[in-house]
Amino acid sequence: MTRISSEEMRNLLKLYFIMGSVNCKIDPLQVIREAIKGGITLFQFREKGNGALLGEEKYAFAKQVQSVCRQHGIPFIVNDDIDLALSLDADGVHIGQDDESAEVVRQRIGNKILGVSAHTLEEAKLAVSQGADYLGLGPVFPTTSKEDAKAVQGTSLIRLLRDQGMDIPIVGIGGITAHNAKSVVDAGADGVSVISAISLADHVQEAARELKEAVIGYEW
Ligand SMILES: Cc1ncc(COP(=O)(O)OP(=O)(O)O)c(N)n1
Ligand SMILES: Cc1ncsc1CCOP(=O)(O)O
Ligand SMILES: [Mg+2]
Repeated sequence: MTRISSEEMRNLLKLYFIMGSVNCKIDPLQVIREAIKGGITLFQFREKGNGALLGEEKYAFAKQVQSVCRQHGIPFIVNDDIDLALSLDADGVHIGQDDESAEVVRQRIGNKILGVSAHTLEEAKLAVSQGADYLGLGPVFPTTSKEDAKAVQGTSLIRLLRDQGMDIPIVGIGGITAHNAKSVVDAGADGVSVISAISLADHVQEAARELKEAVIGYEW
């Protein structure tokens, strides 16, 4: 397996759905199936927060979600837990500034996809130099899905990185909906990542489709 190309990474980032069992009000497996029908392009397993599954239960749930993703050709990324990603042979991992360093994680995962969160130009540059395949930048808008989220930054960091000539694949995150997604792509992101706009939607498939249209409706 070789490292993912930037072009392929950009396509996968168009509509990146992140979810764990605590983010859903109905059966999470039903949510993911509906989200796939609605057109998500990448999935991140993020089993985190109050009431999140642990140990064997977390592993068993992750395996079920991965199986749904595999059936539909949606790459499966694991948040934070590198051991879990390796034991499941996931397609990649996403780490933040408080997780294991990108340099160490790149060594551990070989050519699997590596996503890194960044909140400043310096963090972004370091992540790229340490082998990130894409950057997650945010929170772009206020979010209720992450208790320890950093300050809302709007689209300023996305614009700054592009103005500086950085062409790494970028996804925006935090409070993104079908109404504001276009502004994130307009700023220079390749796509949007969302939790609640899909996981808590009354009509999951429709919500995903609306987000997808907001993102791909925009062509340079
Ligand atoms: C695509 C994407 N971008 C950013 C994050 C946030 O990662 P992190 O800062 O490590 O916070 P947690 O998600 O681990 O709470 C993400 N998960 N995905
Ligand atoms: C994981 C994460 N990292 C920054 S904001 C956020 C939560 C995004 O969730 P939502 O799309 O519901 O605002
Ligand atoms: Mg993390």
